[in-house]
Amino acid sequence: MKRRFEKMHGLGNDFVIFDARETPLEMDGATARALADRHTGVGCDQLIVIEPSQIADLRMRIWNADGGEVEACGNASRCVALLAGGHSRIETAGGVIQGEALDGAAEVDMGTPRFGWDEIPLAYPLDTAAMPVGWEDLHGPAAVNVGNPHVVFFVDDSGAVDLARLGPAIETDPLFPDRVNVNVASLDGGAIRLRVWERGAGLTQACGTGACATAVAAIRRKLAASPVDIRLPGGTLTISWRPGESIRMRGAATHVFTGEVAL
Ligand SMILES: N[C@@H](CCC[C@H](N)C(=O)O)C(=O)O
Repeated sequence: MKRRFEKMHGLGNDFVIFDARETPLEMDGATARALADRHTGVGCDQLIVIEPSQIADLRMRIWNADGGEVEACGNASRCVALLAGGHSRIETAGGVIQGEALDGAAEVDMGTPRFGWDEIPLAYPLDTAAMPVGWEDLHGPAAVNVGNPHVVFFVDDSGAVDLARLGPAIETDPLFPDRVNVNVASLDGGAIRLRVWERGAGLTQACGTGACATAVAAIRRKLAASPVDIRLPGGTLTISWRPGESIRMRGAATHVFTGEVAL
């Protein structure tokens, strides 16, 4: 059977999005991985299925390019909010988030960050504001769960870090039982430059939850003030957060084309 999909991206972090609200779609890891393949499939960083929800306006399910189903995706949330239009409540495995469609962009309330070592999760108790661990020149990271797990390193020059080599080693370190998204961030005036090695997807042009986690970690350490611009290779996201409150993320969401694939 042929299924229609929307190809969208948020700052170059790209998605194949199926709307299964009216016609159910059985998705599994192997199918998601095959569709995400850039040589033999449609090609994307994450595959998204929109389903009906009992507790929100719609439910968003997310698979990484490696076929693993995950809890949150900031850039895809903006794309789904744009598709939904107006204000929408979006159920994810990481919690219910709220989107507002704008002109070629969206603002999403991503919920409150979690800092408990067992909420990241880590394998054993550590101070998640500055963990006494390191990998070569990367050390003292913060850990934040923004629906999904992130570790954030503040470095002098994020562009100089060999993230393609260090990212996979940190992602799969036994300290992170659910694996982890790896962020390297540099202060840039009042803004932050960020590169991300995504769990299950590798280096991407942008990571929305990475931007949220990095902004929260920087504000917690008093390295930045809210709102803060996070400059990623694919463009800039503006993140607002105050301790005890939820994270708001604003940025572009772009429709590329509508396609069809046999499933
Ligand atoms: N690209 C995303 C994050 C997608 C999920 C992530 N790789 C994970 O495994 O948690 C974003 O924009 O947040």
